[in-house]
Amino acid sequence: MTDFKQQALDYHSQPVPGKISISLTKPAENARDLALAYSPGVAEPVREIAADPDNAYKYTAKGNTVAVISNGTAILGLGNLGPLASKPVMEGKALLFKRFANIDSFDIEVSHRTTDEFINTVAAIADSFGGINLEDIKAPECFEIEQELKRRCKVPIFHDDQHGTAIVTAAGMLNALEIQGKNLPDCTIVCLGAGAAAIACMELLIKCGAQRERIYMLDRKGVIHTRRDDLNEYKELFANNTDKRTLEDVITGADVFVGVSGANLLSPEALKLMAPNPVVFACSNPDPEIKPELALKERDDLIMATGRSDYPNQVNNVLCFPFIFRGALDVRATSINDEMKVAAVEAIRSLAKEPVPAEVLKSAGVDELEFGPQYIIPKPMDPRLLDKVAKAVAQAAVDSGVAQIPLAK
Ligand SMILES: NC(=O)C1=CN([C@@H]2O[C@H](COP(=O)(O)OP(=O)(O)OC[C@H]3O[C@@H](n4cnc5c(N)ncnc54)[C@H](OP(=O)(O)O)[C@@H]3O)[C@@H](O)[C@H]2O)C=CC1
Ligand SMILES: CC(=O)C(=O)O
Ligand SMILES: [Mg+2]
Repeated sequence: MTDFKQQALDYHSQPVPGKISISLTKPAENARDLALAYSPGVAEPVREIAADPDNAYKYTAKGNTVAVISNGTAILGLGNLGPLASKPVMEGKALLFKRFANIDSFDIEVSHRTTDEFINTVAAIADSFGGINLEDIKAPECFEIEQELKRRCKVPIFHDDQHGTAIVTAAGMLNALEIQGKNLPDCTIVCLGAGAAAIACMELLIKCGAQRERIYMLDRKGVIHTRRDDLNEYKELFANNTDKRTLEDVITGADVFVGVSGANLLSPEALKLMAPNPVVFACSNPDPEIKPELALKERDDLIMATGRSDYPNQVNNVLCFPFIFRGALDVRATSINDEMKVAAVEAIRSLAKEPVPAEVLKSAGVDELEFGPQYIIPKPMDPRLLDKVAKAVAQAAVDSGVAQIPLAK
């Protein structure tokens, strides 16, 4: 076993199994405390909530709690390994919610037979939480699940692999292209992968100015084009009227590669075919579509990002989901809409252009970070993300009419 593998297993098993636990916010030391916390005192908030459901925000932890819910059908890039195997990732998301945004979360792994069964399960429990973060649910089911839950639930429903990934990808991409001297509308984009992350990333890049006809999306069968008859309705939106069929065909002369597919799928030979000054986001986890050391050996005019914490330029939804939920919860938003997503893109993007505090340099283990090819996007440990992104998102919720309470001054 490698050192790192053993360290990762030890981290998860020692000194207690797992990464999260529950702590109490009220005293529970004596009979009087218990009389308040439990019977008979607990009856009072029960009556208040029965009279007005909004009182749940006043008397319970609902307003600062997010459920992280998965069925384990697309665990990172590891595939469909089932609900229980997804639990370390879901506990990981809960750890990140708490560490970066002081949001409490429960991880819930759901076994189900049909998509409807999953939807019914989540819809039935949604009101216990301030929001629902759907995670690692494969396409195309994830699209129907999110859409139907948004229709049925009163709290924000957010599929992180779609929108968290898209927001961070857009923020990083706009900055990387600025450094490379390119404009998004003029770029030819290759997207390897046609699932949850891919469809959402490309839709958001289009909202930011990319041209749909300049996007070439690929799945396991190659380029998604108009003469294919095996496309689901989501892939069909990206069917390109082209004779190009392979990754090599479409990557020739391309400005941008976004990988949200699987490990080691972009060869150095294919990378060589890209236009001068390309941008490569190899975002598959844990192993990217191409390793940065391999890519940077092939070309030195490249801006490269991965989803990992151990290389520069981490394009990963961790930069978004804690902060977008913080903003949504702070104004009790009923949904997370496009206005809030765009506000998050701008806030994340602009922070990368500001001087980096010493504490961030220290936690990143580097002496210097300055906006440029090696630093296109903030580090997740940057404490300014919380204030900046959450505030921008909350303000956008207020301005777009989905906030239920005003933004605290
Ligand atoms: N950095 C980040 O923040 C994030 C990274 N990701 C990464 O993106 C990847 C996909 O996740 P997600 O969208 O949730 O999963 P989905 O299961 O929804 O989609 C996976 C997609 O990848 C495609 N794919 C898989 N293998 C290949 C291959 N050999 N060649 C071409 N396409 C392939 C699939 O093709 P087909 O449709 O033919 O099956 C499918 O379209 C994962 O590796 C994940 O770690 C995801 C979210 C966030
Ligand atoms: C980062 C993440 O959510 C994923 O790879 O699935
Ligand atoms: Mg995920």
